[in-house]
Amino acid sequence: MAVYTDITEGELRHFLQTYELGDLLSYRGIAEGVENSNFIVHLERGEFILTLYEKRVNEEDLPFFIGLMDHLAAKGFACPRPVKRQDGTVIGHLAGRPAAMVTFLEGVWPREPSVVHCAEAGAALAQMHLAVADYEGYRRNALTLPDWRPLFEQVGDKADEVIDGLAEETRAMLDRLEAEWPTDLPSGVIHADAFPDNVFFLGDRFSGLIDFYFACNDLFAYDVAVALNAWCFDADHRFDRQKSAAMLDAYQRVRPLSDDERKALPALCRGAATRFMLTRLYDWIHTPADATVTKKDPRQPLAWMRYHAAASGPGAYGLNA
Ligand SMILES: Nc1ncnc2c1ncn2[C@@H]1O[C@H](COP(=O)(O)OP(=O)(O)O)[C@@H](O)[C@H]1O
Ligand SMILES: N[C@@H](CCOP(=O)(O)O)C(=O)O
Repeated sequence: MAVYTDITEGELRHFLQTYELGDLLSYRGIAEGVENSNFIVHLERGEFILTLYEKRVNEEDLPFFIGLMDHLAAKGFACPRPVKRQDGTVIGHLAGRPAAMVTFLEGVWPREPSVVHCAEAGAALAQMHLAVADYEGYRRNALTLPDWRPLFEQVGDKADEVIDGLAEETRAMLDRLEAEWPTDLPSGVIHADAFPDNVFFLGDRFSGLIDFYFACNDLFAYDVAVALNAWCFDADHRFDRQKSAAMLDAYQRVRPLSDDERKALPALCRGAATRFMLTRLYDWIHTPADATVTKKDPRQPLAWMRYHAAASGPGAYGLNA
């Protein structure tokens, strides 16, 4: 359960006075998530998600995230809509943290994603990539190639205490990524964390995308690479080409990938796997013992990294070479 900052009922009632959503009926911490503290708040006017922004979210980035959700929702893309306070602003403070409320999205995330879920997620990601075309906000990706080595150095040889040999393997992967990373590909605002737990479904159908707090400007194909990692490996870390082919096919029906994007896919997948391995490794070592959160295992993205290290070309993902 990700609640790093707990709140009292008194603090919450005081905070809610800045909205026009009626009386507080109930609230509870949400037993999921990793980055921020989330609460479901039941008010007279309905249910809302209250987020207290924690360590990886800079307060100055909040207008970018809030503006992006507003922009996407206005375009008809299914995502939470930020809730305005009486004074027209969205971001307030609660228990010493920046805080905001968004609308509650119906649906559940798929615990065991099927081929159909992968296709739906691919199409949704492509729709988002089209819908951001006229979003004016800009945010540099704070977790891309130049940031990975410094992040790794904060872990250093402690990596070997978590997984034997990991320090050397990671350094070799970073060397490879620094030599091969593509730059000249179509870019725009990407979600950057389109994992199954951020994609909601009603039955087999996509019902909405949440958690835009890693969103940033970067390569669209990198976003696809994140999703291939997150959706297409099974519990035993085997890559499922049927799922990746379904995801890529559905994505391309909405936004075709260029030849250069397709060629770059193995490198982008290696990078995406490395990025999640590094943040999980960092959190594995640095998360305070008393934080109410289920830490994510760096072994999983390490297995993804190894699959992509051996991938020779787009064929490894079910794409025609
Ligand atoms: N708008 C929303 N509607 C419904 N549930 C939500 C919404 N936002 C978050 N949640 C719930 O909160 C959980 C954690 O949210 P998430 O944004 O992924 O947290 P974190 O940023 O901490 O990783 C989700 O898995 C979901 O159950
Ligand atoms: N998706 C990341 C963790 C970020 O957590 P989220 O709950 O914000 O998706 C990972 O799997 O490492």
